[in-house]
Amino acid sequence: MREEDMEIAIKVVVVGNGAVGKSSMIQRYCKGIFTKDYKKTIGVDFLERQIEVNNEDVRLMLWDTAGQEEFDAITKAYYRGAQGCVLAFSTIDRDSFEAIETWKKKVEDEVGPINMVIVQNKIDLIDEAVVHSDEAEALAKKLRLRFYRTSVKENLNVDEVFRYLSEKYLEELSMVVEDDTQMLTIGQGVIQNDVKSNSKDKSSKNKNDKNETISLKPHKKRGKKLLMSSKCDLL
Ligand SMILES: Nc1nc2c(ncn2[C@@H]2O[C@H](COP(=O)(O)OP(=O)(O)OP(=O)(O)O)[C@@H](O)[C@H]2O)c(=O)[nH]1
Repeated sequence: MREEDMEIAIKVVVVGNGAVGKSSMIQRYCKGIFTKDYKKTIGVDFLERQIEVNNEDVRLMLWDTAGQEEFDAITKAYYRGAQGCVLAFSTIDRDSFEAIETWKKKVEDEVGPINMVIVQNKIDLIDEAVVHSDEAEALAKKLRLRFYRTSVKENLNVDEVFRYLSEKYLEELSMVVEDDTQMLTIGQGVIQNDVKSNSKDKSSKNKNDKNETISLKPHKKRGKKLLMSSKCDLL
């Protein structure tokens, strides 16, 4: 396989109460569009986008999960294999803010500790805010997570959220002992040598796809022997 065919794939799940803007965020990021209509997500949905981070091609697979509890049994199966998580709440929905810790736990119960970020969406509606900025910052501090305020509508800070999660993951990856012949697990993801990607298809949709194993291809530049991340296990 040629070096330019290599890529890193990262699975990110976006969770949070209903109507906080999860689907809108993923659509904005992957398709560059925003719609005012609210269409409740049933179960899970999936979009992807390729970006470049620190000269590495990264394929971000963004999993949109339903916010309603009735779908919990379905959605939690899709958390598996995630290396990143967006915990989203809405500026105008107090309950969604108070549910953040519960969402964190739901994801961690399935995948263990992974990189997470708290996102306060709909910041364009700040005049109607029901969550004080100090409260949100205090929660992020308590949970020791990076905190972003976004407006999917105004396209504010959305790219930054996903870039941050990608960079965090690459940081971990750079500490992995690399050996072209072996497989390594990172968090729940797997590095393997048979990644097949369609680089032309930058935004594909795959409803109900149980893509639980994430294929990662290390970049040659990282060298042969680097430090092992504490999250990595040799298979
Ligand atoms: N004003 C404003 N509205 C937004 C923003 N983001 C999303 N919305 C609107 O909020 C509503 C809900 O957005 P969705 O993206 O469907 O919410 P969701 O979190 O995916 O909802 P579930 O599928 O029920 O879990 C829609 O009407 C969006 O247009 C934002 O940044 N500002």
